[in-house]
Amino acid sequence: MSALLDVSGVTLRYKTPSVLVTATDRVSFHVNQSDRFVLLGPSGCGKSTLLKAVGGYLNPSEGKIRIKGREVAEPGADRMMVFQEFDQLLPWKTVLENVMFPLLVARKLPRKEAEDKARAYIEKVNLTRALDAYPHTLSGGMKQRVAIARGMAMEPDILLMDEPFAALDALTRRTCQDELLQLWEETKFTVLFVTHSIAEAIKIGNRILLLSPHPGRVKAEVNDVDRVSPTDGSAGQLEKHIHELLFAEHAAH
Ligand SMILES: Nc1ncnc2c1ncn2[C@@H]1O[C@H](COP(=O)(O)OP(=O)(O)OP(=O)(O)O)[C@@H](O)[C@H]1O
Repeated sequence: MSALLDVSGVTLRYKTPSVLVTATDRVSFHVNQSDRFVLLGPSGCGKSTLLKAVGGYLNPSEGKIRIKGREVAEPGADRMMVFQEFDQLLPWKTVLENVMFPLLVARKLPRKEAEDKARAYIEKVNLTRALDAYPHTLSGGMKQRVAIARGMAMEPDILLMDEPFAALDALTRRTCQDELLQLWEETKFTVLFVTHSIAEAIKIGNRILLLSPHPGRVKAEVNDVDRVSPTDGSAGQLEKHIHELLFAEHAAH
């Protein structure tokens, strides 16, 4: 089976007027259909940069990124992004209009079809009661759920999520994580999820890629995350193991 997303030897650099910043160095991984694939690493290791490159917003200086065998060259409706920031919704549009917007503009669906699809995904994130609300009247968690509904309604090949729950309080964060997993049970979408929290990576992912600090290089890949259980202590053991893998070099000094 060929991978849905194939990231092969990808080096990503930013050119600023004074310096050339290498964000990731020859990173390789692949994501299969229905994977919940997590990029995990400390701040500054290039997770967001990798996600942006998969999104088509940044071209690799080295290596290739392919979706279903096609090289990624620009942004496309086959890859939808959900960001950490709460201000990613259009403030002058209601919840329903926000979710409909890319369906009308990018997918060019007829209005009725776009509305039906938007309503169905808003229902999936339990926000039907807020259909006609404007973003400024919603809590942070509700805004993130709208952004998730908007991304999922496009039915992309892969949903790209950049720390979508990082700015939420702990309780809301847990609820949003549970909802995302519930949604995944229903639709088995493919997601590439960025986080710097080991616990969140274990909760969300079935596979986790561990990245070293700046510049980001692959440290290890953990592929059997689904086998751990939060109740028998195995999740705690995996968390400890991942912590050791991530910080092995620091411990040696
Ligand atoms: N627009 C930019 N111009 C120059 N350097 C940048 C730019 N964006 C990011 N960088 C640098 O690239 C490196 C990787 O940044 P990136 O945001 O991808 O890391 P990250 O792992 O997502 O971190 P965090 O968890 O803090 O968001 C960092 O050293 C950062 O300073």
